[in-house]
Amino acid sequence: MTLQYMPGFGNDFETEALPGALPQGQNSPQRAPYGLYAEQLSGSPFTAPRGTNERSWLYRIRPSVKHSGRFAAHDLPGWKTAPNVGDHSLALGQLRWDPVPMPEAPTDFLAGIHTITTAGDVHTQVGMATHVYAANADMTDDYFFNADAELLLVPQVGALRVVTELGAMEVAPKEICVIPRGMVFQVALPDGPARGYICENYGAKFTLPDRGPIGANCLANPRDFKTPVAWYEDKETPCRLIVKWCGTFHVTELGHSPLDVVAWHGNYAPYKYDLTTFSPVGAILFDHPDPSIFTVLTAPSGEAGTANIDFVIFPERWMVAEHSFRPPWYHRNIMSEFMGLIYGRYDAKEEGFVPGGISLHNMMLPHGPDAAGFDKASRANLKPEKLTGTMAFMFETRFPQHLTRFAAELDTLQDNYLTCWTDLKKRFDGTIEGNWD
Ligand SMILES: O=C(O)Cc1cc(O)ccc1O
Ligand SMILES: [Fe+2]
Repeated sequence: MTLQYMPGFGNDFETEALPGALPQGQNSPQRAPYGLYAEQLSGSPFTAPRGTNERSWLYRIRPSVKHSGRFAAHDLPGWKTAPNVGDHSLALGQLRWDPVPMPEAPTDFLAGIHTITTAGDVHTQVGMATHVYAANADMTDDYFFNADAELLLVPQVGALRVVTELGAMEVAPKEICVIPRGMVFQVALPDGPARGYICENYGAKFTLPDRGPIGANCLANPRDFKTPVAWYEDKETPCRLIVKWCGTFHVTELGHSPLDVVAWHGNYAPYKYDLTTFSPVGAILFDHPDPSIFTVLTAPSGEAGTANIDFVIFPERWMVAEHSFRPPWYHRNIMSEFMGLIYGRYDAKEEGFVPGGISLHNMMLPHGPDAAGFDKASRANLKPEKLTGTMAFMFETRFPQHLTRFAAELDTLQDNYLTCWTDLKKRFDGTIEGNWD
């Protein structure tokens, strides 16, 4: 299998797995090379403005429409879709979980998906869902596409080989990938059992944030995004195509693999990104900036500056701020914050938030450093210090995140999470210094 990538974000790419397979000078020749069928995959309305107009032309062994009649109902019980409100009876609060356990029975990527939260409404293409996946088996004759959303995958344990209609990507922890809405793919596990997080984006696609006064460079640079070259399989054995459509699942039989695209061109394509290539920009004199400076990708909502989803990371970086409380400040937020930890320690919570874990600080619920973190940062000798060996991330949305029953009843829910703030002492004693005993 070819694992080769083309650099750039949102480029107009072209690639062929056989010489001369890609028509030149036109999209729909009377007969395409090699007897391939031409098919357009539209990721935006035809008439979207140039900057957001996305489509690719696929040259394939059989057109996608060649499947066996209507779809039949299919069940993926762990995967929930918004609106999914009132699914549980857990009291409102700040929440944190230890990692979900690895499955014991054979479980492929699709079966291994469990929804933690949903937000917005899939029927109006607004909002998102967060999921975890934990899998130990390859998808072999099953293929999948999601009509509801693009998928952002964040591996935490083990690599994923994501083979899409447009080509194959291998994505290991510290890397992410994005699979466009409607694109067929299959997932194998080249390193064995795998676990990670998913953000399912019902709304407008993820794009790079504007950098404003930062200028043309740093944060996530376009050249570090990688799109796979064309790859196809000419497999003529029974296969199944599973479809997610408005929160329901469907299946149809195929006598062949749907990953049969020999050549393609266009700008509607999957991509991967190595999070360690993110160039963080931060406070180099004092204070703690808003975490939006660490936005890798943003999915706009239509209202300027108010994202449907921001994907934010907390990578290795130098902490140099003078006379400042360096960790995240205490916070109440109109946006809702789902956080995961890929490896290492998060500076606001040195204990209790472990790799593979989750925290959820929902709309307007207060949160911030735990008591130990506050105490340490308030007394620290503020020399330059490097935060090493760490990568946390946040899926932040303008919409409240509704918990699933699965998440509310998960054994790894930490019942004592709120006690991490219990020991925050009253320091106010009427003196200007306060009481730091
Ligand atoms: O830990 C969090 O909750 C995320 C977060 C990080 C930060 O640097 C500032 C605010 C914030 O909510
Ligand atoms: Fe926050």
